[in-house]
Amino acid sequence: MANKLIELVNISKTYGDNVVLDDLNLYFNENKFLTLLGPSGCGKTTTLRIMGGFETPDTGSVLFQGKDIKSIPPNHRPLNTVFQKYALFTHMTVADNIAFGLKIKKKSKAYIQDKIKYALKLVNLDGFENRMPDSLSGGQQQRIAIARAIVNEPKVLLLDEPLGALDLKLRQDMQYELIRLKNELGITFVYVTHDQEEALTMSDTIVVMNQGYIQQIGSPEDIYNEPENAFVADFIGESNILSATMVEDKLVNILGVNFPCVDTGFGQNKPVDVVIRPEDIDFVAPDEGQLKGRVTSLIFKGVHYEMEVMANGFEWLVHSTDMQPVGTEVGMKVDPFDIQIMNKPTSEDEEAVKVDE
Ligand SMILES: Nc1ncnc2c1ncn2[C@@H]1O[C@H](COP(=O)(O)OP(=O)(O)OP(=O)(O)O)[C@@H](O)[C@H]1O
Repeated sequence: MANKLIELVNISKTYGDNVVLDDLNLYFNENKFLTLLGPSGCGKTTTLRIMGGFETPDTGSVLFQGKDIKSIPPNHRPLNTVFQKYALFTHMTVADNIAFGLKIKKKSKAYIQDKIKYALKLVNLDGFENRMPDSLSGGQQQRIAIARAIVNEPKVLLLDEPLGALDLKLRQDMQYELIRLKNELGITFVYVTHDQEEALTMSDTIVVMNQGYIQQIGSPEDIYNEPENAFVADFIGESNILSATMVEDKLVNILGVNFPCVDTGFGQNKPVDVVIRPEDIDFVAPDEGQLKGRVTSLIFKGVHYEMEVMANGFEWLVHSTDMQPVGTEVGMKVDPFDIQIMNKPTSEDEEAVKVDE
């Protein structure tokens, strides 16, 4: 098994009465693209700042390759942080910005020149040495901020919503750029975002957080296809989330209709939550469906149509290329593999899994 690169053990952090992190435990291995994902205020940035050494936890420890790094200041940790606001020195050239940390470390001129060249090439900005930050676009400035972090050869790059200030198209370009960089450098990226699409696109592993708790850790596919609770299902992608009853293994009753499913081990006649993704509902003839309903809204989304269908007292969200006009009577079917069963949160969990509106 690979070594644990970073381990957060029993981390708690409170500001006044506000418990921001409550006994958080998390570890990850080398060469991962790990994303902390969650709604605003859930504690992502605090977690990142604790790793970077900019914040001290009230309890718990941060281990790097098994060693406690609590007493190591940020600039001596094997981690470098790139913040949302690029924080470039505006009175310095691009080259001087990148060289800043290396000069403090008293590296030789030749070494620094080499590193500047190497870093600018990596971020696709060869030849930008003598430009001033003000003359660069937002995306270029963010690349320089990344170049400045990279030249320190960190084992881990901590990125706090680094693309947050960029417009959509540029953000998408930079997402691919960051994945390429991570693969070329072979280092670990820890990335903070509240944007679920960004997390799904970029990550090897996603840590979904809410109100200071980790809700689920997994690959993008796991998190999307097998959310562990209603919060994760709702936060990641669009879903139909319903209360239901697990009749027995592989059979769940949703709104009075028995649906075959593949899950077992939830007991008999037990309340559960179910999630069905909108793209997993198929239209069939009205009398051939597991559900029969009427289309109440229709929006063209480019690749598919988004429709709402009222059936058994619930407004079902359906994504399909099979366009059904408003008012049409339709039948709907769901493959057993596409019904995801989740334990209902206990009353203790309830607060933690509540979605922030
Ligand atoms: N220095 C501080 N003093 C007081 N409260 C703070 C401080 N830093 C963070 N908080 C509070 O801690 C909570 C978590 O903040 P944090 O920045 O970690 O959340 P986040 O998930 O990164 O949110 P966002 O996406 O909005 O940045 C928030 O309620 C925030 O107001």
